[in-house]
Amino acid sequence: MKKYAQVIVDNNSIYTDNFFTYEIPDDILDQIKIGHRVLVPFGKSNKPIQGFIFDILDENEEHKNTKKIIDILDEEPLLRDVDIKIIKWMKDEYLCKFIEAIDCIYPKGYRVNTYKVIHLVNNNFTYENLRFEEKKIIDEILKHKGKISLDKLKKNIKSNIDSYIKKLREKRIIQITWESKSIKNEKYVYSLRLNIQNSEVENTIQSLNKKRSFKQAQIISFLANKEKVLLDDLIKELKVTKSSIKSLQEKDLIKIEKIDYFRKIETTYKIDEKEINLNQEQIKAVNILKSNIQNESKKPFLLHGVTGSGKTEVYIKIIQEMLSLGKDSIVLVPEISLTPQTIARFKNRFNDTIALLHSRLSDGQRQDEYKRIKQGKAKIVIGARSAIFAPCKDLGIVIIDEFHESSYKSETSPKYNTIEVAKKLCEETGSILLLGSATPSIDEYYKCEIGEYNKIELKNRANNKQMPPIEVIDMKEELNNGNKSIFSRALYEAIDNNLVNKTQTILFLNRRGYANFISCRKCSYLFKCSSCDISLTYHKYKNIAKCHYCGYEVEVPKKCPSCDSLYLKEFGIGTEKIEEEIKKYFPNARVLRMDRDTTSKKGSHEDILNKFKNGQADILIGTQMISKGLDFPNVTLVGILSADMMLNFPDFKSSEKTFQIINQVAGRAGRDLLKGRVILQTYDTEHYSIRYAKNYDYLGFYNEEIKIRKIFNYKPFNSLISVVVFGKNEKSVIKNIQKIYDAVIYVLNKKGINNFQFILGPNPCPISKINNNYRWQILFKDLDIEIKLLKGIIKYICIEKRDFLLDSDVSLSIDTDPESIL
Ligand SMILES: Nc1ncnc2c1ncn2[C@@H]1O[C@H](COP(=O)(O)OP(=O)(O)OP(=O)(O)O)[C@@H](O)[C@H]1O
Ligand SMILES: [Zn+2]
Ligand SMILES: [Zn+2]
Repeated sequence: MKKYAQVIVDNNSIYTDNFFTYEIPDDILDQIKIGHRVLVPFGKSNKPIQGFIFDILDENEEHKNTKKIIDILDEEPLLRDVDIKIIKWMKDEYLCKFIEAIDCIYPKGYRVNTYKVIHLVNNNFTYENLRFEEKKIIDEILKHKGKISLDKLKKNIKSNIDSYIKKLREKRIIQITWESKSIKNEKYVYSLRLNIQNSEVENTIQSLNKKRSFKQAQIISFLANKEKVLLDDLIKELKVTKSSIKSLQEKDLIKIEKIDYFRKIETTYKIDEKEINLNQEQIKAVNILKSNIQNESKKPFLLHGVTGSGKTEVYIKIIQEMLSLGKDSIVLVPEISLTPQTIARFKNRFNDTIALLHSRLSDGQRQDEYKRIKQGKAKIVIGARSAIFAPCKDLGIVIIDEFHESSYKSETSPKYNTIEVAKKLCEETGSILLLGSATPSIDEYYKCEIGEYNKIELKNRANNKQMPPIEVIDMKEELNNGNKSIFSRALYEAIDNNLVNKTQTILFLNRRGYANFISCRKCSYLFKCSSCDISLTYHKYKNIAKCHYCGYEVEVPKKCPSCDSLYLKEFGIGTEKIEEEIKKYFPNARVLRMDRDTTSKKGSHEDILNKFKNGQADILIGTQMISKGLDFPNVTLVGILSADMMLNFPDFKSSEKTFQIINQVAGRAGRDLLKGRVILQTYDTEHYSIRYAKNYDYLGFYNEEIKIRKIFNYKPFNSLISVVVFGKNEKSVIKNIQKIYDAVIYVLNKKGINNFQFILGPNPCPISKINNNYRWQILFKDLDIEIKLLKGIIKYICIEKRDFLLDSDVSLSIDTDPESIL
C-alpha cells in the first residue's frame, strides 16, 4: 500500500501556499516523520526544491498523479510538532503564508541549491557530422566525465549555445536533468583513534615499516596509548598528509569520527560575580512561580517590578529551578537592551548552558547555537524576539523582559507579536510565561485587571534604596529668563557638580544625529530625501544630511541649493549636538556617546560600556539604547533633555511611551550606595505622562490612560488591522488599494453588512513614500464587526485571491494591531 504526505513547498508564490500531496517512497518510509525537511520535485519542470512534511496520511485511499518525495534532508525533523501548530496558528492570526511562518523557525543556513546538468546519454553518433558548436559542447561534456552543469558549460563555451543544446537533445545525444545540493553550513572536526589492540601495535608498525610506509607507521605509534587525537593536531604535529591517514583508514587500522564543531561567540564584557541573597519580595515571587510548575493550566504571570527591584535575579532563580528539573528556559530581551551587561550576568551564572540568539551573530554562529539547543547542549536561550522560535526540547518557562518594548512586534511579514506567540507556545507546551517590566504596557496590564494574567509585584528596589527624585524643569520659563541653551540651569549645575565630585552622568535624548532637519531661512528650502517622503537628519560631524529610513545621504553645501543664500540652518536637536554642547561648556569632561551611529562596528557596544564602567568617562550620552538594563553604581545623575520629542509623536501610544521611557531612564540613577537625581526638561510640565512619571506612579498613569483608551476605542478595547499597498508606480498603487476596498465592500454587502464606518481609507500613509515606494493604506477597526470575520475577509481578498485581484507591480503588507500606522 502506498503512503502519502502533505507537504508545504519552499516557494514564495501565493499559488503554492497550500498542501501538496506527495507519495513517500518505500526506502524512506521508516524514517520519515512530520516536520522533516524533504526534497520534492516541483512544477512542470520537476525542479527539486525543499519542502516540509506537515502530515503523513494514513488513509488507504489511492492518490492519483502524485509525484514522489526525492529524499529526506536532515536526520531529525527540523520542525517540532509544536512548530507545526504555531505555523498554522500564525497563518490565521497574522494573515501570512505558510512559508513565511516556517522561515521564522529554522536558521537561514539550511537550504537547497538546485541546478541543471547535461549528460551524454548516447555514444551512437558520428562526431564528424556534428556542427562546430555541437562538437564544442560534446568535448566539454567529455572533458567532465560525461556530465557537466549547464551553467558551467555556458560559462566555458561563452557563445550562445541554447539552440545547439536543443538540437543535441532532439537527436537524443544529450539529456538535461536536475541535480541539487543540500547546504547546511555546518562545521565539523575529525578525531582519530586506533582500531587495533595494544598488543598488535608493535607488529603493525614493523610491517608498515617493511612496506616502507614510514609515515603510516609513525601515525600508529603516535596514536598508541592515546584515546583520541584531533585530525588537525595530528597533521600539525607529525607533518603527515591526508593520504597516509586515508590508507590507514582503508586498512581498517584506525577509526575516524566526525564531531560537531561550534563556532564561538566572543563576549569581552565581564562583570564581577556578586553573592546575592534574595529579599522577601523576590523569594515570594520565585515561590509563586515554582508552585505553578506542576499546574495543569497555567495563566501567564506579569511581574511588575520597579527599576532595580531585582527582576533579573528572580529570572535567574526560576531558571535554576528549571535546570534542576531538566527543563529548558527562553529569556527574551529587547534587542537594544541585549547589552553585554545582561549577557555577562547570565554567563556568570550559567556558563555554556547558555545559547545566544541575536541579530549580531553571523549565520554560522546562529546555526551552531540552534544546533546546540536542538541537541540539548544549551538549556537556556537568551535572545531577541526571534529566539521565541528556538528548538527547545523540553520547555519549562518563557521569560519576556521589558515586555512593553515595541521591538517585540516584528516589522517584517509575518508581523507577529512575540507575546502572543509566546502565549501560544506556552499553552501548547504547558510552560510558564513570565512577562517582566517596570513599566508594563497598558494592553497587557489590563489583562491582569480582567483576570487573564496573574500579577506579581516587586515594589521596592532590591537594596531598599529610594527611587531617585525626578525634578521637572519648565523649559518655557528657562527661555523667558534668557537661557537659550539646551541645558536648563539646574541640569548645567548638576552636571558641573558631578564632574567635581567625580560621579557619573547619563544624558538621554531620543534622537540621534545633530539636528532633525536642515532648511533655508530665506526661501524655506528643506533638505528632503528624494526616495522617501521625509526630511533628512543633519549629521554635523560628517557634514551630511541623512535619511533615517533608506540610508540615503548627501553632503550639505555652504549655499542653499534653491536660492544660493548662505542662510542654511539646522533645527531641533540630536545626540550629536548634545555631545558638541557638552564639550563646549565642559571642555574637560570625558564624554561617550552611544547611539546607532557610534555602535555600527562589531564590539563597539562592549567598548563604550566597558569604558563607562571602568570610569574612563564622566558622561554617557545616548538614545533609548541606554534607557534600560544598565546597572552602573557610580551614576548619580540622569538628564532627560527633551521629553516633548516623544510626547509630540503622532501616535495613540505616545503618552504611554513617554511615561515608560522617563521611568526607565530615571531608573539608571542611584542604583547603589550613592544617592541619585533625575532632571527632566520639558515644555509641557502639566502633561499627565510627566506628572505621573515624576512620582513613579504607574497605577495613577494606568488609570488615567485606560479611561482615554476606552473613550476613543483604542487598544485594548479595539483591534486594528492595517493593509498597505506599496509600489514604484503611484497610479497602480492607488488603483490596487481601491480594488481591495471595493472587494471588501462587495463581500461585506453579500454578508448583509452595510455600515462601513469601521473602514478608514483608502488614504496615503502618513509617510507616503519610502525608498521610492508610494504607500496607500486602509485601516480596519473592529467596531461593528467580529474580528474573526474581518480577518477571514481580508485573508480571502488579500491572500487567497491576491494574484487574481491585484497587479504584479504592487506589494502588500498586512499588519494586525500595528505598532505604528505611519
Ligand atoms: N536580593 C538582593 N540583594 C542585594 N542586591 C540585589 C538583590 N537582588 C538584586 N540585587 C542587585 O540590585 C541591582 C538591580 O537588580 P536587577 O538588575 O536584577 O534589577 P531589575 O529589576 O532587572 O532592574 P531594571 O528593570 O532597572 O533593569 C543589581 O545590581 C543586582 O545585583
Ligand atoms: Zn534658500
Ligand atoms: Zn530615504
